[in-house]
Amino acid sequence: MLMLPGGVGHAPGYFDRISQEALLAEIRAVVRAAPLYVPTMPRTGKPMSVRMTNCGTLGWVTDKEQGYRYQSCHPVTGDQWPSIPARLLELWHDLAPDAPEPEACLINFYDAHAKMGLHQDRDEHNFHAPVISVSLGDSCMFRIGGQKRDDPTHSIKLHSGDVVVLGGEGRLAFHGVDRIYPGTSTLLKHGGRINLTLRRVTAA
Ligand SMILES: O=C(O)CCC(=O)C(=O)O
Ligand SMILES: [Fe+2]
Repeated sequence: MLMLPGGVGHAPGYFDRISQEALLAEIRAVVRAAPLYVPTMPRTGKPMSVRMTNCGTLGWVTDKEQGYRYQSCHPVTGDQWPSIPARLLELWHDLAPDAPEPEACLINFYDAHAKMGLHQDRDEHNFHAPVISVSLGDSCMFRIGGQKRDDPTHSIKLHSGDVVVLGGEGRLAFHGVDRIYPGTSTLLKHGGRINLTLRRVTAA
């Protein structure tokens, strides 16, 4: 694990190609049961550029009326979220052996033009457990700052199979995705990037 300034961990190539393909098949099964939908911003209702779904007992959702929150069912289908694939629970146990089990796995799909503005992950009631995220498919430019919005940021490229850990002093680091690099991976047949973000939501 490489430690970036601000206490954010980066494990390049954590998942090899064979594991990425197996994980992708598991995520496709999740998406069949819980389709990707377009989340909207609190108050303004502006659509985000990523499409989202979740697996786990809780999923992160946002819409104009109720804003950012976790809930146990899909906002469009009303069904419970599918369970988190074992391969991702193993990742969590490997990198966060002392943390309670993850409850949420947010699935973000980025097309060639999607991005995610600088933000903190702070809708959880538990900041002791890390946030662990996996990149699949096209590479992206990932920006990481400090605990304050104005802190200096630096950028790293994330590639398919990479894992990022926001834990310890890096748990509340500002972060975002500035751009996708289309055509940089052959994992997804039609291109794009999938990000999987595992989180503990409730206090342990
Ligand atoms: O796509 C990424 O690498 C980051 C996603 C993210 O920050 C989030 O979903 O909160
Ligand atoms: Fe985030």
